[in-house]
Amino acid sequence: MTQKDEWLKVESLDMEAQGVARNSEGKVVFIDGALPGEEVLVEVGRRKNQWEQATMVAMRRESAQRVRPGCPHFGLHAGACGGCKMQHLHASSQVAIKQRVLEDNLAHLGKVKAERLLRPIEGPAWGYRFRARLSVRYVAKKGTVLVGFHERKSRYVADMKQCEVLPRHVSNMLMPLRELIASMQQRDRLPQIELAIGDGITALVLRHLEPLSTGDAQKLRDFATVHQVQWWLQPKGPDTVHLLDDGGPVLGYRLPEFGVHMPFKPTDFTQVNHEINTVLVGRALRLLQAGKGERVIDWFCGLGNFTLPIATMAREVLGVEGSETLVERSRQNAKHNGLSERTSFEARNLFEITPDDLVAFGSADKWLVDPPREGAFALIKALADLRQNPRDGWTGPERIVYVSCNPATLARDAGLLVHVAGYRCVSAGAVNMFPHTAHVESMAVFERGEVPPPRELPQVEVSESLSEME
Ligand SMILES: C[S@@+](CC[C@H](N)C(=O)[O-])C[C@H]1O[C@@H](n2cnc3c(N)ncnc32)[C@H](O)[C@@H]1O
Ligand code: SF4
Repeated sequence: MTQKDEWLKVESLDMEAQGVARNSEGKVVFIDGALPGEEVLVEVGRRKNQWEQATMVAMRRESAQRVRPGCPHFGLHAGACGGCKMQHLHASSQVAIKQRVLEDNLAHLGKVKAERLLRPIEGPAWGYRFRARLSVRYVAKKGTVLVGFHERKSRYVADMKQCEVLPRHVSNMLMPLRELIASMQQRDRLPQIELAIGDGITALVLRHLEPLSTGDAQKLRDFATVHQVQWWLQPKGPDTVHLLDDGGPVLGYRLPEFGVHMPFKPTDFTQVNHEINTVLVGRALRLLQAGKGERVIDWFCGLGNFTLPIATMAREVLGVEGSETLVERSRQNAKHNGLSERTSFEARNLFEITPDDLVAFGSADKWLVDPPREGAFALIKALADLRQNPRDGWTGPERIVYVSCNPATLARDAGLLVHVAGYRCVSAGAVNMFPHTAHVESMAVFERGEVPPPRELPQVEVSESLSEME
């Protein structure tokens, strides 16, 4: 390890919440735990041609935005929990930074500037995580069990006794869960507990590598009675998830603004932060402006989180999604809410969609697009192609609301929409779905405009851009 001491002024924060500074040679230095505006003495660890990785050893000027972390497991030290990266920064500054990351990505990767910035969507900074995947490890040497997130930059499970981003009742359950697993016969064959909270129900999915003994199953039941949880078991892949005991209340969440109730299975994709999701769906629908006579397509529709609210306003909505299981769930959910007549759903791999496929799906007045981290490149490329080479009877949507969990892929797709497909980026804004993490959720609105002269698709290597940021 090479070492070098130098006082540096931190200029910005990167996606991993590391302070970014330049040293006396003009090289970029990433500094763990340092905040913009701070002056810190660093010790250089990794040294590359373009950048250096350093740790902070002293500080002579502290940022006014620095706050005391709310969780004792947060930190830079070995063994600290890796679940949060920004607890040392005031929550409102975290949002401002995420908004800036969105704007920078749009500008640099997409060469796009939104005409208007949307006010960021914010919610409670603590107790917001309604879904979580907790690793379970039986530490034979110590005879103890750990249940929690991974340690920072490590595959070890953090010794978490509480967790401030989980709802209080789940945080309080962490130690009892450790005791429960430690008491079970199969304790070294239980690698994971997945948490999914619905309205009034806390579901826990126990992954077990061997069949559970009668005694172990009874221990789960006793725990459920005391802690008011619903146990699900997962013996193999996600399709094998089932209730420990049939009956009991149905896991689901409500979107009261639209009078919609969404039952789900604990391993289905659902948004992590229910409060933000409620606001997000409301805002997306207001921005979409779906009219009574309109047809809408909801791409990457999941279990119908946007599709069903849209169906309460539009003439017709088509939801398209890659997972057959989720397509089936969204059909059931449409039926459950009396919206079957206005909705239809189709399973399709949208990473392979072509212009012909798009024509076959038919024209729609509006699109909602909510892809995974990889973005919606094939879909937007097919749209751009059809805008450049029009087909009789098919028109692109007049308005697109794009909800994104990765600003780099949003920016790449926005570049295509604006510079090739002839859309205007009328607004964009960050959504703080995951406070204290570096995760940037956002939304952007596009309106159909003039098709620009034919041109090559811009070559944006998002994988590289992603790795730069990660
Ligand atoms: C960010 S989630 C959005 C789900 C839904 N809109 C919601 O709000 O709950 C992205 C969705 O894309 C789906 N997906 C992932 N890869 C896909 C693909 N290649 N083709 C189609 N859908 C895919 C996932 O199953 C997931 O439901
Ligand atoms: S994920 Fe939970 S335990 Fe880990 S640092 Fe964040 S609040 Fe603390």
